[in-house]
Amino acid sequence: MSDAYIALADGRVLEARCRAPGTTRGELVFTTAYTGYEESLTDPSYEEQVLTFSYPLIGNYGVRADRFESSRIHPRAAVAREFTEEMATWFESEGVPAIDHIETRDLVTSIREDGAMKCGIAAGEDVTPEDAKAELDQCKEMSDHTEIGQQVTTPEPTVHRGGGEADVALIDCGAKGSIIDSLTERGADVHVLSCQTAAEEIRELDPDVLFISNGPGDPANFQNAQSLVEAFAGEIPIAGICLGQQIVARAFGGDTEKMAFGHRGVNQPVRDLETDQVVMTTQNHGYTVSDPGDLVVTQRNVNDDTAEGLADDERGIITRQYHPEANPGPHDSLGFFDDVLAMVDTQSAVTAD
Ligand SMILES: NC(=O)CC[C@H](N)C(=O)O
Repeated sequence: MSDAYIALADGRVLEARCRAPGTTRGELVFTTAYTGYEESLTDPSYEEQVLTFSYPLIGNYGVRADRFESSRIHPRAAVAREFTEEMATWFESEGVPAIDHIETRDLVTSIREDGAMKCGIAAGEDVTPEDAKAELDQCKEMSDHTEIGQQVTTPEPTVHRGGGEADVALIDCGAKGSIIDSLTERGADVHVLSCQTAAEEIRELDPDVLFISNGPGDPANFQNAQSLVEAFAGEIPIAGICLGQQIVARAFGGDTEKMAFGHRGVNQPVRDLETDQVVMTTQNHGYTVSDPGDLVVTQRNVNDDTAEGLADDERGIITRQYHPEANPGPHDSLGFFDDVLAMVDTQSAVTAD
């Protein structure tokens, strides 16, 4: 008997070691990132998922709150080959089940071959394989989490001051804190608003940019955020990252689809179609833009040609599927935030003419 089990949608039930007790379920995904476990675990994009680390030892440089991307751990559980004691303490303090001493190479290979799959986890004293199977039976498809935005969005508007001229209305669909920081560090005042914010509230704010954040789940379940893009397109510059790119594409008549297992790691190569430059990027997504609608694809993934950047110069639209803010990962694309704020200057110049 073991003190932890994971039941997989392919019928297997694997034994593991309990590092933090609990029973739960979620879509099993993996990240190949070899650093940044605090950032990944606090990224709201992982809501309703179970995060497996392909890198074997997690926790080897400690846990520091100043690296957190939000106020809490978002995956419903975590899996690794080995979690350190400090990680076990962190998981237990947040009531997030964690298991290790499992063959994560095999688990990651299964996800790559069969796709991100549902799983159920049971960890702690007296748990049984049936407990894990019972959790699996209750696991929903990611697209069925229709209210997932409300689980992660800000309960109240907040303002993060950069001290400069530009006002950015950031629609919080599960925003990483480093996206906000990347804008305030460039002088912007960032107004973080609920993903359910009404267009009238934004019109009253009269922002210079509308920014749609990253976030969890199916972009089709963010209708209000999409309607905000439709309302302000052509009126003020619009930017988006990851889920934000997907929502913006849908607002411009495009479409999105679920990937087999997504891109999650810190070494995804992306080519700029104009300059032919390749940058290494941080990625964490399971859906992709299958049809860019009225937008132009400006960047593509070197591995699978998926759309990584969209734009419309005339209306001032710029989005990225990957995470230019890094945290974790390479800083090759931090210039994206300069490009976003440069749209303010361009738009002001156009308006002034
Ligand atoms: N990091 C994100 O914004 C993820 C976007 C979306 N939830 C996806 O899985 O594709």
